[in-house]
Amino acid sequence: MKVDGTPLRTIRAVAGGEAVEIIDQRLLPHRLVIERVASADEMIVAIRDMWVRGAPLIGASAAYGVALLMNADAGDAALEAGCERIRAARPTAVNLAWAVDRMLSHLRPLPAAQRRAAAWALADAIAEEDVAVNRAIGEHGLALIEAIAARRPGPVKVLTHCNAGWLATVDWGSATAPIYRAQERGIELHVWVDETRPRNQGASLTAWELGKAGVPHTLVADNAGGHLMQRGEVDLCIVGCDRVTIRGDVCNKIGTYLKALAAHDNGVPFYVAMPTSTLDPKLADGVREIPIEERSAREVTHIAGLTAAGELAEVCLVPKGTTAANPAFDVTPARLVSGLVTEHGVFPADETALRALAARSAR
Ligand SMILES: CSC[C@H]1O[C@H](OP(=O)(O)O)[C@H](O)[C@@H]1O
Repeated sequence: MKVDGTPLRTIRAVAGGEAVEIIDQRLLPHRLVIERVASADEMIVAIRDMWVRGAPLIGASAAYGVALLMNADAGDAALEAGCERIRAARPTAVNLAWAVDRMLSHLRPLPAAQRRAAAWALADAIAEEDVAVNRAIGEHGLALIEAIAARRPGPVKVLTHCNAGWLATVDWGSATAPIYRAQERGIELHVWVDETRPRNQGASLTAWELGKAGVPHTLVADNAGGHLMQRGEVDLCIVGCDRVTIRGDVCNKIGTYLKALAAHDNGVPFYVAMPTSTLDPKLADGVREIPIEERSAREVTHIAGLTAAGELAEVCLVPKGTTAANPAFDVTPARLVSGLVTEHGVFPADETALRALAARSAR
């Protein structure tokens, strides 16, 4: 995406495969800081501490993490142990394991001397694939927005949760790709941006993205979505995902399930933008089987922002002694999902369709 006229991506290889540059998303929207990551251990920290975040971007970051591993030691033991450390960085987004497994399958059969070049080439390919996949998701999701625009004048009112934008991928985004394509087509839009407590990916990242792209948007508290849907202020919900089971249960940022319930209750279409790399055919019952990351209580009890003097600061929201639970994701059952917008088209959230999609992707 272009930001103030400059093409930007969330991650890119530099210095002939000596390092990777990432946007440190913890500082957005106040600071746009590009960090250089020069080792697998640094990439593990970047994923775990959410310098980079978003399922597809976590996958690409993991792939580059394996490439950085090969820079240091391309032997079998280092490859296996290092990949397991990368895989353990965050548990929920299946893209992380998908990327590590893909790198392992490619590198294991190779002689150690060939692994470094092969790892960087495959990591680059995974990153480029993500961009192409998101462009295709944009095209298929555009049709949903066009159909709404054709029904009546005025802006198409879209609600999104968390950040499934270009900052959550290598470029374009998944849930925001249809929004950006609709804007390019001149379709009038208005996006309700869920703040998305506790890490505020909506307030800090989606709002920044849409503002830089000139997409009209309004930030809302997470608890306002149901009210807006009851008042007819939402034509379409579109969110991202971190893992989708073969039955179509969708794991996404905490709070997504509540939006899906409100959408279902108000007859609002609820779509999930799903790169097929986020489909996990090994799992069926999402509520029981998907590992839900539990992050630190501090993310709930404290909030970071900019002071009036322009300094980054963190403040405490709770009385001394109050702690917090912080499940980072929840699972929306397939019955609440109107459809899955993939790079191959829009699919129903059901096992028959998803088995066909999984088979197609396996080829
Ligand atoms: C395009 S999928 C983005 C997905 O990832 C986010 O989680 P996190 O910010 O914790 O990595 C959120 O679930 C988004 O929907």
